Amino acid sequence: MRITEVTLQPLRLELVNPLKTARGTYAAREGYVVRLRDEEGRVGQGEAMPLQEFGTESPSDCEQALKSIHPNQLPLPLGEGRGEGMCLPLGGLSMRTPAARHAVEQALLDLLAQRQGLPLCRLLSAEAREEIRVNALLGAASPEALAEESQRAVAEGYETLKLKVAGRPLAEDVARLSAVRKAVGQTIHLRVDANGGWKESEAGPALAELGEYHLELCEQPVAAEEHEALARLSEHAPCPLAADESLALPEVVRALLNHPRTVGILVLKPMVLGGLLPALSLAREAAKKGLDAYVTSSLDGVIARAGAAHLAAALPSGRYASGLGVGHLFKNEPGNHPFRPVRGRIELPRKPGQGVN
Ligand SMILES: O=C(O)CCC(=O)c1ccccc1C(=O)O
Ligand SMILES: [Mg+2]
Repeated sequence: MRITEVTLQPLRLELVNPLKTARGTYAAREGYVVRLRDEEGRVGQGEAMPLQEFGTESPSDCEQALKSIHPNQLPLPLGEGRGEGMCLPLGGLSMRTPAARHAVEQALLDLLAQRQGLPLCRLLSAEAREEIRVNALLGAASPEALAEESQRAVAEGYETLKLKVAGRPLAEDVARLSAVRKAVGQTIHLRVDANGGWKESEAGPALAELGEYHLELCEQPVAAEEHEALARLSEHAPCPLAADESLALPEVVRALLNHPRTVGILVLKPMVLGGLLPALSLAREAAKKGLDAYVTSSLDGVIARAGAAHLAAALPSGRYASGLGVGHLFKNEPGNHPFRPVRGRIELPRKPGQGVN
């Protein structure tokens, strides 16, 4: 395969309502769509949507990295084998610019899958699932509005709901979670995401109190680097803990894999991990150590979420729902595409490539 043309298109995603997390509030996202054309005229697409506070490069470093690539820097010694376990050499793009690397790798994988006549998920794994379950991300602030929002999600068919916690008094989070649990009943999975917003001394009591409402898991209760606190919290927590922001720190990833009871689950953000293949390799290594994993977007556009959905279908385990149901949060989300969840599920397109036009 030879790349004959690289094009970059700026992409700006405005949120309908700003999303509040313990790390900050997001009103819009900015990045690039990368398109690669091969010598036979096929086009592969990838997205770079940097989110620096979650461990990607800055928007300007991302832009600079993308503008530096050139078709003949993408030599693609890919053979025609499967994508399993491999890491694409991407010219000058390193893990120091993970979002830029993500975009180029994704576009190449899209092309490779098209050339092989396989859906991307089957290129990633021969055992890929045909559909994935996704969680609904609840954005409302007050208990009353949350109760309503969660009932709507459940009526739509979602079986897993995710709620941002921390960054506000614990009593408020207790009232919010209690309202959601009361509104949806006992069988729905409720996960919370603290985005590292608690100190260890706050996280213990918070998990104990919120655990009363039966949690599926808690993402990142304490700051990314605090893996020893995660290990101590896991001993007493009422639910599995999941590492999310921690995965942006390679030395913490090593610690989590070397001490597999630190957390039970890894939250894979391909944009932060530098691509779909690094994320898949991490999930496979984690699975060998008894750790589960699921995929979420970092509030990405539809192209990045498409790649992430194919990755989710290819993970060793499909036990946990993916965090890819965020399209409705954006004002300019394209209307009709296969990555919009229906009844809380995304069915992967069966056509070759990733299936985004
Ligand atoms: O998981 C989801 O449903 C949405 C993804 C999400 O919550 C998120 C979005 C942007 C940045 C960070 C995070 C996060 O999971 O912490
Ligand atoms: Mg998270």
